Amino acid sequence: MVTVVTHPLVQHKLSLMRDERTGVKEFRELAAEVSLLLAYEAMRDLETEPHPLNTPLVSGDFPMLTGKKLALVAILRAGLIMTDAIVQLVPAAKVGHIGLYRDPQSLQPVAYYNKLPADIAERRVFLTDPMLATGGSASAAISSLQAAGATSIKLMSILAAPEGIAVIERDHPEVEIVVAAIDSHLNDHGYIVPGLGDAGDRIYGTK
Ligand SMILES: O=P(O)(O)OC[C@H]1O[C@H](OP(=O)(O)OP(=O)(O)O)[C@H](O)[C@@H]1O
Ligand SMILES: O=c1cc[nH]c(=O)[nH]1
Ligand SMILES: [Mg+2]
Repeated sequence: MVTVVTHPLVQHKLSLMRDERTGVKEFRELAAEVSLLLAYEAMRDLETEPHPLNTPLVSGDFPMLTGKKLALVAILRAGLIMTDAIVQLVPAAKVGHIGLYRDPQSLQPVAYYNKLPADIAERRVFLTDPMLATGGSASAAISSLQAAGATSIKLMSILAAPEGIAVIERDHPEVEIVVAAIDSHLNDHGYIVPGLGDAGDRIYGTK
């Protein structure tokens, strides 16, 4: 299942991210803002339970989060900008990191780091990577989350290519995907078109 967050605020901020004139500082700020808005949608189905408390005026039962605890997991590097933003909304969430880079020739993901909360199997996992291109990185990250015992996983990306969505639907049909937009296609180098370029380089200023 794929949710595209078509809210005008998200679309406006995404267009600013696409603009090649947008510099590192503004790109980072926009990526964080879009991540918060995606999280608002991705976390729409969190469970709540009435909780007794006293307001200054009356006693009553009021909704508070319940159910499984949360884990945010970033695919390094670029996913960090998303978890760093989203953890502000859910400060009790644990945060995991999966280090993957995409080999520029083969476009296959290469794993270099993995550190997940020990109780990941008991948590709802929100996996973040701004770019879902061929889908190889996200699919590999989902497989390593599942190998660690995670059963409830949502993938959050800012931008996706149809090819990447198809790979996740094929490899991990149980994983819901939340994105701000699905672009036209991948170019010969595996970049999303029209896209926004290399997300990691634009966030960290490495090009
Ligand atoms: O869907 P895929 O084809 O696997 O491509 C997407 C991956 O490519 C980018 O990472 P990159 O390899 O550039 O690493 P970085 O985040 O460290 O820059 C991006 O952040 C994704 O992780
Ligand atoms: O368009 C793309 C594809 C993969 N990784 C990126 O950062 N951008
Ligand atoms: Mg990169």
